[in-house]
Amino acid sequence: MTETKKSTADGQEPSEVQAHVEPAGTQGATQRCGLIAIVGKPNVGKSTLLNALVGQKISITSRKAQTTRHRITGIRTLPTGDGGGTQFVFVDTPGFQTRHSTALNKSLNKTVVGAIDGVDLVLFVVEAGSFTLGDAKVLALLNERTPTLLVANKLDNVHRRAEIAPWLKDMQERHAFTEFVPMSAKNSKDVARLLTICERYLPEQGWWYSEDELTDKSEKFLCSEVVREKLFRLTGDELPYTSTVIIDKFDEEKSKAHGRMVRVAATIVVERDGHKAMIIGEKGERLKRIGTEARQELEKLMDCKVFLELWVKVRSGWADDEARLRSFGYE
Ligand SMILES: Nc1nc2c(ncn2[C@@H]2O[C@H](COP(=O)(O)OP(=O)(O)OP(=O)(O)O)[C@@H](O)[C@H]2O)c(=O)[nH]1
Repeated sequence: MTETKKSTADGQEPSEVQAHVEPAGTQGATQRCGLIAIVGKPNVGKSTLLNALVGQKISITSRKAQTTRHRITGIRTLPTGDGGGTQFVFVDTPGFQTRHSTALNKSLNKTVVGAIDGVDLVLFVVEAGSFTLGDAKVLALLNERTPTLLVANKLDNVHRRAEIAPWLKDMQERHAFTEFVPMSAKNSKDVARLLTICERYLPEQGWWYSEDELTDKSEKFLCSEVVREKLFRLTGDELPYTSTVIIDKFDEEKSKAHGRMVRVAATIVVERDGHKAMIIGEKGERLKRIGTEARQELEKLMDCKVFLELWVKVRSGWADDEARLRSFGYE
């Protein structure tokens, strides 16, 4: 194993820590709350949709397929003002990989099945007008008990709308979809309409989270997601999906000067020396940029000062090694 260290910690003014306030007790007003799984093959726009539904970026998005490896929840609460309203708890799923069968992909597929189990509603996302083997493999995982909406995303890419009707008929023969929602995840009116539809499927019960909570993922998890997003964005198409990010250290400190402060050390694991060189870039410029952009975003997300230290390590064949996968936190 070879390794390179680059420190990217630099100074920024801290901001105040925000306290979480639990919702006040509600009596009489109706609250709805439930779980919604977003499933679909890679690149159909699941992460884009989740972020639009939650109203703030939570899951990472990228032009590259399969950047979402973990089950991620986003929470959206729409209060009615009288203590009632609806809380949508979204479950995003990793891209369902059909092409390769490494240990990593098997682990991803297990996560998809797990994410669907026990939810109130499933959003099966496809590209409008299209149905491939990849879509079919995800559809095969769905059960007929759970209400399932057929979300035909990227409608803006369909120039001949007349083609949608025969496609829809074909889709209805494939699965007993509860409803059909043609839309674009990039169109806010479509997203609002989808929320209204989802609401009807959520049971009447008290909210699980306070109104201002957006995700139940730990800050440590967000750190690895943010670093990974910057890594993919700043390396373009050059970097294979098998690279990953491990958080080695996540220490919270309180200091008089900075208020709350978090020290993070993260390792980017790649398969080849060439990939390592690609990430580091000339004179370490690229790694420095990845670190700076990740730190800035984390400071916004966690609302505190962040020191981020990034390492790059080479471990060949990690995506095929189940024991190593477990040690990296994949089940
Ligand atoms: N034209 C158009 N593009 C979209 C729409 N929704 C998403 N996209 C694009 O499709 C690409 C993939 O979107 P993602 O949200 O990352 O897809 P995903 O399904 O989460 O992908 P994985 O993480 O690989 O599972 C991105 O380039 C998005 O900008 C849409 O409604 N219209």
